[in-house]
Amino acid sequence: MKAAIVVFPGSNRENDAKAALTQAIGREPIMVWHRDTSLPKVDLVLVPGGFSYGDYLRCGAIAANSPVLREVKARSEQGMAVIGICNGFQIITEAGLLPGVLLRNANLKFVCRNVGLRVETSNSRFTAGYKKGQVLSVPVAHHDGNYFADPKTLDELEAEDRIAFRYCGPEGRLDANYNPNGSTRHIAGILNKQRNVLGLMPHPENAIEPIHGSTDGKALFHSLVEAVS
Ligand SMILES: NC(=O)CC[C@H](N)C(=O)O
Repeated sequence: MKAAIVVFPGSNRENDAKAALTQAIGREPIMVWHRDTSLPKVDLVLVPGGFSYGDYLRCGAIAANSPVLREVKARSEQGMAVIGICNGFQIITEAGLLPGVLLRNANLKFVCRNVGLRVETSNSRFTAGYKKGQVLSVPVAHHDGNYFADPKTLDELEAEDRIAFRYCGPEGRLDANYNPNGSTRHIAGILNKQRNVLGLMPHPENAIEPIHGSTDGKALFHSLVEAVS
């Protein structure tokens, strides 16, 4: 399996993502600069977290219009896997690969801590390594993670089993006290219709090694490798 990571001015999790992918795949991903107009032939593109273009205008809005994103979008339409993490989720949503929008956190504060995450579907190449209903501990670090979409879109996401992860409390309970940013219906990550694009606010690449305090993110990267090889 071959992977690429897109790097923007202001990205800051690209090396964590690189470490996670290298560990899972057994070879290093190709780092692609935002100005590049062509993408190498890869099976997966990861759009990492950070503060692309300083979060000016709106998180992810400028990066979504970068030359390389046009290419990522075109390839995703042909079936290539794309994962956007945190700022990457904001970027691919702004670019129209996923529905909805990430708004300012409901309490207007930057939130940086581990959260409970409930796996809502194992029917995707990203989540096949988890059991539906499994509860994970994965960190979040953002100020614009409040997922919002109109009720019709939300109903469609639910009906098509496209909600990948929800924020949850102990035993997978859905509770406003455990929703770190006010996301509608506790949504933490979603899939596109074709199920080859995943966007999520939490950082699975920062829950890989025991020293991270959780290794619950590891299965996501390993699921991807198994789906492709
Ligand atoms: N860690 C991140 O990717 C942060 C994303 C974005 N800059 C935010 O704060 O919402």
